[in-house]
Amino acid sequence: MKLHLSGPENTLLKDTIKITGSKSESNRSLLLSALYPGIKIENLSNSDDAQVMAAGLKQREGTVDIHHAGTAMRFLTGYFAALEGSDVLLTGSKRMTERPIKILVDALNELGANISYEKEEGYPPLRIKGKKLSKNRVRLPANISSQYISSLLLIAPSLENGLELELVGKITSVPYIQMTLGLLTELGIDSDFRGNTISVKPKASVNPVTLVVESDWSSASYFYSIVALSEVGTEITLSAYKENSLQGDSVLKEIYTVFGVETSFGENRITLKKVPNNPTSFIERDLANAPDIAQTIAVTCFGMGIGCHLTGLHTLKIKETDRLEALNTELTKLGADISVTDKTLTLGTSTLMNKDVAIDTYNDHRMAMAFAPLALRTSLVINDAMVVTKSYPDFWNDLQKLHFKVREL
Ligand SMILES: O=C(O)C1=C[C@@H](OP(=O)(O)O)[C@@H](O)[C@H](O)C1
Ligand SMILES: C=C(OP(=O)(O)O)C(=O)O
Repeated sequence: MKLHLSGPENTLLKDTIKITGSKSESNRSLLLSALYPGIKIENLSNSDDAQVMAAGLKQREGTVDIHHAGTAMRFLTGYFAALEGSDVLLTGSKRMTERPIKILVDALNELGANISYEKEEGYPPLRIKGKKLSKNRVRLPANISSQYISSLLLIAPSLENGLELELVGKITSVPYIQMTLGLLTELGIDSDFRGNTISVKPKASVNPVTLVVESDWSSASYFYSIVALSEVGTEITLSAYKENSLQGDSVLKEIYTVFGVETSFGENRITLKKVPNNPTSFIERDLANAPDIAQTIAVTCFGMGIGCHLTGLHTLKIKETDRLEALNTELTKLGADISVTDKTLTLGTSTLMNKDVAIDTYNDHRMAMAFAPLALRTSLVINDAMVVTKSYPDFWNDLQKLHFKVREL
């Protein structure tokens, strides 16, 4: 589906939006609730990724298809590897068969798992025959994806002797590892993360508990961008958020101050307000800890005519698409002066913006959502707009609540 977008008549916005639960917290909570009966989950994400995760956890044999969901692919690999008696073919979309998984498979096989490649070595689909994992220590590279580490940590407490991981290289996307450990703590599971070693103690059962998933901060980023591009005085309230988040993308509240967006916390909610501030012409930021908001920030900068140099983007090439190339192509179409390497993005200061450009989304929800706020500056078309369902199925409805004009072509 193709959507034509233009901004509201009145750009002084005042609205409240309820955003679905974090897909990262949801997919961890779902896996933990499969390992430990008695766990309840509130505010579960309604995203495609959480749905394929929940469905996958119900299977023990046959083909498990997780479509585009990286977390489901990586977390279910660990889950099935340790699920005695299971025999599955774990696969996903065409793009998923291009996203590397060797580091995780090697680590699990080293621990005693039986995982083999159905097609190309190092990539899904995987044939997994679940068995008891016999070892409890393994080393693995930590600079490609933290999801491999979270996958191991999630099954760690269910292993007889727990698990000790030695992480090699510069650890990337660290807050996602801390999120995993934070959820284990909520279940009363002991862990320790010091230097490049993480250990998790075994736990046979947990007390009944309700895991309350906070709403998704990566999804909130698009509203940060909207507020940044709106008139001073605009106020958007989002729920359900808390001050002590497990999500690293909550760093948005600091990052967006430079764009004149002030965040205040109320009960279970945040209010984003556009305030007068000293205009900036250039920002620099390392996003190795918050890769999922790189697209939002790059597009906000372009929309505001602010130059930027974003670093720490080495993981972007293996996400839903090569996000650096996708940003380069689409921002160039809009008139940006942009250059990318395999880990950085640089945008020149320019206020020129082409009109009615059709943005390609490359099966990447974040391409659609990151570009949408530009409707406050120019009218544009979003191709294959329903990609948003991967993390945020209500996104276009919520934009309409803010009086954006969203027209199907
Ligand atoms: O663990 C998680 O929930 C995630 C970790 C990150 O991936 P990488 O560790 O591969 O950067 C992030 O990009 C992804 O959207 C979700
Ligand atoms: C990278 C992402 O997801 P995943 O790796 O789980 O597919 C994302 O949502 O931006």
